[in-house]
Amino acid sequence: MDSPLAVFSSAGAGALLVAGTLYCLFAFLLGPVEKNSNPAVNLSGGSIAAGNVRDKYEFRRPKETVRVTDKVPDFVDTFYNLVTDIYEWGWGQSFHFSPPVPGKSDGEASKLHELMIVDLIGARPGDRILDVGCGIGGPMRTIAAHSGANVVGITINDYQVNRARTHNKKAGLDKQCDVVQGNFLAMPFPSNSFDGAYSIEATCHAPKLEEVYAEIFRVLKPGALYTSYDWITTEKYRPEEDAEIIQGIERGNALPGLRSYSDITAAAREVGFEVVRVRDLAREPTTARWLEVGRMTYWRNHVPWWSRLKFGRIAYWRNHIVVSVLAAVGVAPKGTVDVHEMLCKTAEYLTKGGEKGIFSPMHMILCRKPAEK
Ligand SMILES: C=C(CC[C@@H](C)[C@H]1CC[C@H]2C3=CC[C@H]4[C@H](C)[C@@H](O)CC[C@]4(C)[C@H]3CC[C@]12C)C(C)C
Ligand SMILES: C[S@@+](CC[C@H](N)C(=O)[O-])C[C@H]1O[C@@H](n2cnc3c(N)ncnc32)[C@H](O)[C@@H]1O
Repeated sequence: MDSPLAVFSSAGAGALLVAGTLYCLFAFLLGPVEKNSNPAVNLSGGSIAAGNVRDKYEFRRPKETVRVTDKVPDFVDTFYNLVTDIYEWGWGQSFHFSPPVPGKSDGEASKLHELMIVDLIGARPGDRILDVGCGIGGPMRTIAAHSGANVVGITINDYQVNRARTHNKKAGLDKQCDVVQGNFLAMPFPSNSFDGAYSIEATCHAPKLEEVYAEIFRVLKPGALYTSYDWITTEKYRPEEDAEIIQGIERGNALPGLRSYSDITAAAREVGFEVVRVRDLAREPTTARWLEVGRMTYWRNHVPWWSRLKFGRIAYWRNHIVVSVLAAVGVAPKGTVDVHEMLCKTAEYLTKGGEKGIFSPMHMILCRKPAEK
């Protein structure tokens, strides 16, 4: 017969195994994609009280995209209250796409995409750089840490300001990174006060691109550079055939209307910028090759940006179950399931837009504010 000690230790080992398995399953189901980010149990409605999330979601479900210009910033603010926690949990601290890089994880590829900005605008230690539409500050932290520059971010959404500040502090970058709540169409900064600026997948929220570009132009010092990665329709877009996909992208991402690639250069020139370089970073090269930008060399290959969305199908199901359970037991606000479902559809439209080659989320433009004579 087994000694009581042996029975106890084998029962203990069994219990430990079950507890360990449950813990791993729990961490797998609820944990964020990025270390030190937001677990599923923290899903909230941003600055919207939990009881009002469903009403707010109903409000943001118009058939047509919002096009009433002066209502756009409020609408976008509500949108980010609803999606910020889900984005952070399911995607990470950087709310943008990036070209996959062989041998690198999604997170590393995303950082490389952000680091290219340091080279493009020539950010140096001590510079004051503006991040237009900074989200919760993933790119800002990468850029500040790598360049030694001080980065000031602006976002319309108060909840994102708090998340960004929390992460800046955790990363020990709160001295270098500052975040303010405000509208990028009327920024609370003096003219000629920044050494450089960038925006990543943010200016597509502006009802008129000229308005946000004019503000960026105003706050930059003469001679300073600005680069933007923006969402656009490509030359392959045919409204008669592709309108449903493009409207699906607009609806699911709170966009007042996607612009064509040619509108970007025109808007930059209209406000007075010199256009230095334009390139669609989503373009699928036929062969793998190196892309030279400034001092650094970046590897590009033919895996497209939307592959990260496509490979996520199983993850969406897992996330859908997690969100449904958390909403049912009252941990996540009611309405979170609708928001998550909307994001699943958005992912499909984005993938279709990418596959058809009619849409790009990374049209890059590099501009200079002319130096004073
Ligand atoms: C620039 C913008 C946002 C771009 C992306 C960061 C987000 C666009 C679509 C989002 C997602 C779609 C599917 C979600 C999934 C169903 C969920 O389980 C986990 C999060 C998603 C993957 C989510 C993550 C962020 C996006 C990829 C716009 C708004 C201008
Ligand atoms: C898709 S997120 C990108 C965030 C960040 N650039 C990143 O890559 O992680 C778009 C950002 O633009 C901001 N934004 C949209 N419209 C804005 C406005 N009118 N004023 C200020 N910020 C705005 C949103 O609040 C959000 O932070």
